[in-house]
Amino acid sequence: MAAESSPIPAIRVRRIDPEVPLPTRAHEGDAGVDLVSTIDLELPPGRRQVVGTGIAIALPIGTVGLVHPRSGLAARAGLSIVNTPGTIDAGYRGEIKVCLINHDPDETISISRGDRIAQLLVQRVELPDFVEVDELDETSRGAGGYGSSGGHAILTGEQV
Ligand SMILES: O=c1ccn([C@H]2C[C@H](O)[C@@H](COP(=O)(O)OP(=O)(O)OP(=O)(O)O)O2)c(=O)[nH]1
Ligand SMILES: [Mg+2]
Repeated sequence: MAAESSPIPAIRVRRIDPEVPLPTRAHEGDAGVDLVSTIDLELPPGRRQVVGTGIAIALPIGTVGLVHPRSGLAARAGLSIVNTPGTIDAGYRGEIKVCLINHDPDETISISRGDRIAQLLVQRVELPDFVEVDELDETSRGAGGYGSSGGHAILTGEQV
């Protein structure tokens, strides 16, 4: 069995907005901690808005924060994040913000200050260097991509 890596130490959190709750897990073992909106907002269909969460964090080098949508709000209201998952770099000390988008074609989404709008995951990340070469090694996939292996649905009017 592979040796377990040591746990990531507690992440230092600074509350830019002193009223927001500290990020906590709803259930033991949950991957994400919920992030809240610091503002009331109305998001019409198809519109997006960058929203503050009221917290800044200090992630250890070798980790990354990933800001994911919440599935309940996605399914119920069509709320998502434009750049999902958002990337929080280890060196970033500003407020974590979320670029929300309303994917519902008809209904405006109302968000109140304090509503949980997204979730933050912290993961280890490799930080390799990049080196330029003239040729890459050959593989069976080669340059095939974007459906080259088949099995995707045919869209009406799709150009093949
Ligand atoms: O959902 C997000 C995504 C990013 N950020 C912050 C933290 C991150 O470290 C920084 C830069 O993010 P990213 O690299 O994705 O944006 P960029 O457009 O490449 O900006 P930059 O030139 O500052 O790297 O913005 C957020 O607060 N929320
Ligand atoms: Mg960047």
